[in-house]
Amino acid sequence: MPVDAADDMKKRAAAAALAAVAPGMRLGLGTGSTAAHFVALLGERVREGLDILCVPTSERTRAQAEALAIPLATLDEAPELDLTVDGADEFDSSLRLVKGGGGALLREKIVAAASRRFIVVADATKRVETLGAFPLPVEIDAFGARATRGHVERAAAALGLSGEVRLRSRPDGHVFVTDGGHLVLDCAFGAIPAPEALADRLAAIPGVVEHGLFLGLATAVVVAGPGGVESLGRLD
Ligand SMILES: O=C(CO)[C@H](O)[C@H](O)COP(=O)(O)O
Repeated sequence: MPVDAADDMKKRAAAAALAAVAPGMRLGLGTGSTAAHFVALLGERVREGLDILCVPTSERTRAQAEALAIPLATLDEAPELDLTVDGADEFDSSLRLVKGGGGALLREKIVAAASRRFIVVADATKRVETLGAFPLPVEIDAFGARATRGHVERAAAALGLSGEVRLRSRPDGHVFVTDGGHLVLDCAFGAIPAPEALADRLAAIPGVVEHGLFLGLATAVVVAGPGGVESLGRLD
């Protein structure tokens, strides 16, 4: 799909999710190009007088929201959120997600877990039968990164998964560092038939800070495709 067409669908999904926002809400703001469309549209509503308080999931989103004069708080100031709207790298029919392509998975998961509702906005290319076509991001501590990578590979192998586990780097060649000061392993395991089992094994590895499997968190996915916008799950 051409980039412009995909971006237009991201924008349409973001616009549809705006219907779930009500005055007085405390909102989590996701990270990535789809979430950025939502933040831009939200900024227009705030300029028109919408009263909300938002918690960003990354420094990138914080900067965008600040530039739009969207009222912001930290998660410590607003520890219980009504709704979070965020993008995803993949989703399946059970609303299970792979996230972290933008490297914000840790804060995204913390904010999603603090939200009563979590709506994912996505274009139709993100829909998969089985998670894993997108390399799974795993955020790790820099200390002992090689040892942790070995544990990740063995945890995957125990479930019959293999594939390249690559330390993420920036376009300039320097190692990618998350907002929390950690590193990211991109794990090209291919299809992950048992995401819950992999999530349990990854979470048990010392040195793994968080992984990009978001299971049981999304309450709805708003997906825009060539035929229009549809919702999976409950928007209310
Ligand atoms: O998880 C994320 C960032 O950590 C993003 O939501 C995910 O990468 C999707 O990004 P985009 O909307 O740009 O396709």
